[in-house]
Amino acid sequence: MRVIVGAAPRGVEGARPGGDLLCVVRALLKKIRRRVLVGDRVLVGAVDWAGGRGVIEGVFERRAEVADPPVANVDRLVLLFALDQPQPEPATLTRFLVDAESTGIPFVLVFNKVELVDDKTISYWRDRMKSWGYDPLFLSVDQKSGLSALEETLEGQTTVIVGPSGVGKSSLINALRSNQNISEEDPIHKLVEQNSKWFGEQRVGTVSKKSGKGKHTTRHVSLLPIAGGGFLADTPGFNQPSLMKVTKKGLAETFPEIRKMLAENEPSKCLFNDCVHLGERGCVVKGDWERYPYYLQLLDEIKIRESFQLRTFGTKREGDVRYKTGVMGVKQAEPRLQLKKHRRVSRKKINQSILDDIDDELDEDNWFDVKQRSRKR
Ligand SMILES: Nc1nc2c(ncn2[C@@H]2O[C@H](COP(=O)(O)OP(=O)(O)OP(=O)(O)O)[C@@H](O)[C@H]2O)c(=O)[nH]1
Ligand SMILES: [Zn+2]
Repeated sequence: MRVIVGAAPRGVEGARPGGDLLCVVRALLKKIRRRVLVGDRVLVGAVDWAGGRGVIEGVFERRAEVADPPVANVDRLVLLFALDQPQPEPATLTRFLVDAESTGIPFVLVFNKVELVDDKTISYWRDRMKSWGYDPLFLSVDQKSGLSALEETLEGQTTVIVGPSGVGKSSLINALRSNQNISEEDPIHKLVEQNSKWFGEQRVGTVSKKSGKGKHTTRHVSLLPIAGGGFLADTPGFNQPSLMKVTKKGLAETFPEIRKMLAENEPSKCLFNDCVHLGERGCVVKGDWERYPYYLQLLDEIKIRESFQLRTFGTKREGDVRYKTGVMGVKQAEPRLQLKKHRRVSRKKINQSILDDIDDELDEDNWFDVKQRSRKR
């Protein structure tokens, strides 16, 4: 993995912040299944500054993590849709919004291809999104209009772009990166730019075409430096929201409309504490809003999934590892030593074999990468 150097010892030849090191991951980390993701802040040891090599020895605590593409410490999601080709579908929009809300990562809703529609259509969607509780940006990647407002919101952040197929995610990534004018006051970015020819090698535009729908496919992700000192994942994210993080109870929280109704009715909340807001007597959530049918539909879907998980795995939660904080605040995962008796063996086996598969693929991948790169050197 390429590691950008944040802090380096003084007075050592070749050691400077902003440079990069080609690192392997310490075997122990793999053994305890502590995966290192792009975007992770890591502790590097055994550094050969002159040769630009090192070993990743620890991973600092993650703030947030996106599974598709696998990126750690994501500050913002861009939820990209198009006003035409393809037209926005309220049901799809809702799925993406719910999924984004459930990550807890702040996001900005963006509509692309504004030049394909008239002003009336733009204000129609602006008003409609407002009634859902959102304030979207409108732009055209093709015409290069409206990009600067988006760039401002992404400054200094690590961003992942998600959205359905064909809305212009790869085009937007290209526009944001080719548009970069790395600021003078940001030495790390300047150095990264100067040092790293590898930023030019990313296969933006081709990778997303392969993104597996439902199937696990390994993808390479890199973070590209963007204007204002942020980073952008070079691979667009999920184009089919899984809603895996949304629980029956948590679903209501992902709808701004419901949040508003609950807030306005404080302190007279729903009669029952665990109300899922089906409009029974004593529920403060009424049915007179546009997306209520979608809420009910998603609630059904999640109920079915939860009861399936309960039947298959015996639990809805993951918990095979615990974390302890070690050297320099590095959070270390270790397997729980005593597996609870009541846990079904089958579930553990299932998890293990999935992880093994992923690790095998990652290993092959990393190996290939290192070979490729060292050949180029
Ligand atoms: N008219 C118009 N077309 C655009 C605009 N931005 C992108 N496109 C076109 O939309 C099509 C899809 O763009 P991509 O960037 O591949 O979209 P994507 O979201 O990455 O699509 P997937 O790879 O399928 O997920 C391409 O033909 C682009 O040229 C725009 O602002 N206006
Ligand atoms: Zn209720």
